[in-house]
Amino acid sequence: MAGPPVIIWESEVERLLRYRELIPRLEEALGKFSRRDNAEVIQPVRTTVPLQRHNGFLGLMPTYMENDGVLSTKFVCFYKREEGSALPATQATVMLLDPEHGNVKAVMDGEVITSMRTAAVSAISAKLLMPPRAGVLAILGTGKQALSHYNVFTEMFSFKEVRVWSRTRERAERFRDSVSGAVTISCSAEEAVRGADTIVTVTRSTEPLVFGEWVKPGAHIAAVGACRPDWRELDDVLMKEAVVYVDSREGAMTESGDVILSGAEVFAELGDVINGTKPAQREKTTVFKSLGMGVEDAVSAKLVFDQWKDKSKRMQPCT
Ligand SMILES: NC(=O)C1=CN([C@@H]2O[C@H](COP(=O)(O)OP(=O)(O)OC[C@H]3O[C@@H](n4cnc5c(N)ncnc54)[C@H](O)[C@@H]3O)[C@@H](O)[C@H]2O)C=CC1
Ligand SMILES: O=C(O)C1=NCCCC1
Repeated sequence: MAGPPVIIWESEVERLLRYRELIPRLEEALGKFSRRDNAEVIQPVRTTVPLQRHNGFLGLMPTYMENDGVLSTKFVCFYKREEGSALPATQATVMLLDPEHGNVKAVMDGEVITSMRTAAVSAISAKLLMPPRAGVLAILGTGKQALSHYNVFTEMFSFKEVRVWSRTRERAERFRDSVSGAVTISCSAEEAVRGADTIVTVTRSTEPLVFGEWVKPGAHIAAVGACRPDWRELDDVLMKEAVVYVDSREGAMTESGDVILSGAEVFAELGDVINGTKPAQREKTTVFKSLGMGVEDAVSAKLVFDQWKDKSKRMQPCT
């Protein structure tokens, strides 16, 4: 008889999850997902339930990795939120189950997992697709995802300049003061984007805020916001001129306003590039349209749980 699930909350997840261990596991998982082998990964497109009264959505993200023995689901609520609202844009919880017995082994905070795995996957896209010797990184948005993206991009790459833009200078200054490295505050999205080699969009915008005419040829854009079929961060010109990569084709065709409304062709999944079945067209302008996948949460949750078990074992008194 299985015992009750363990609860692993935010500060503990934060202590246990490290990019250096997470990134190789995510690369492997993206590759497995793109092989579409049901013995490796079963991950349906997220089911989304509208929360009309609260201007939000509940996303359900079940995933089964048979060969790895990992069964999980994330519940993530995400909201449009009014300007200046103090309420969070997303709230997530991950459950890890025993695939043989069906019991819940662990209930985990999903906020840190969502922030870190999303930023890590964007960093993988940049590793594969950004131009060689990229010197300037621009981050549009200054929320949770902006911070995790800043952390992993500055840990993995050496940019000579990191620009940040927010709709208010106050928020951009708060962001700059919260990080340890140097940050240049841009006065407009255009000022941040022009001349940048790598651009990260992490906003709650529902309209395009990056325009193709501003983007340096050959730049790489990791577009993380706009996760609804009628929401945008990038304009049609950029979407059509760039080579477009996604995490999941089915997800992009169901959920991405930037892909669906622009009519842009999806060239490949990141996993195809990792598997060597599609090329990384670094010399061209590239967009990675991220929507987030259950398999990313599954490998993150397994890593947290394994580390938690190791730590608990080490702390047991000798008998
Ligand atoms: N692709 C993925 O896997 C994931 C995507 N997301 C999405 O990423 C985006 C950012 O998420 P968080 O950082 O958690 O949110 P957040 O609320 O912490 O930050 C959002 C940022 O967007 C800015 N913003 C809001 N409305 C804007 C507008 N109309 N134009 C320009 N900027 C605007 C805010 O000032 C803030 O800087 C959201 O759209 C969220 O749904 C979140 C988690 C995973
Ligand atoms: O994958 C996720 O987690 C999310 N994706 C899009 C919107 C919020 C959360």
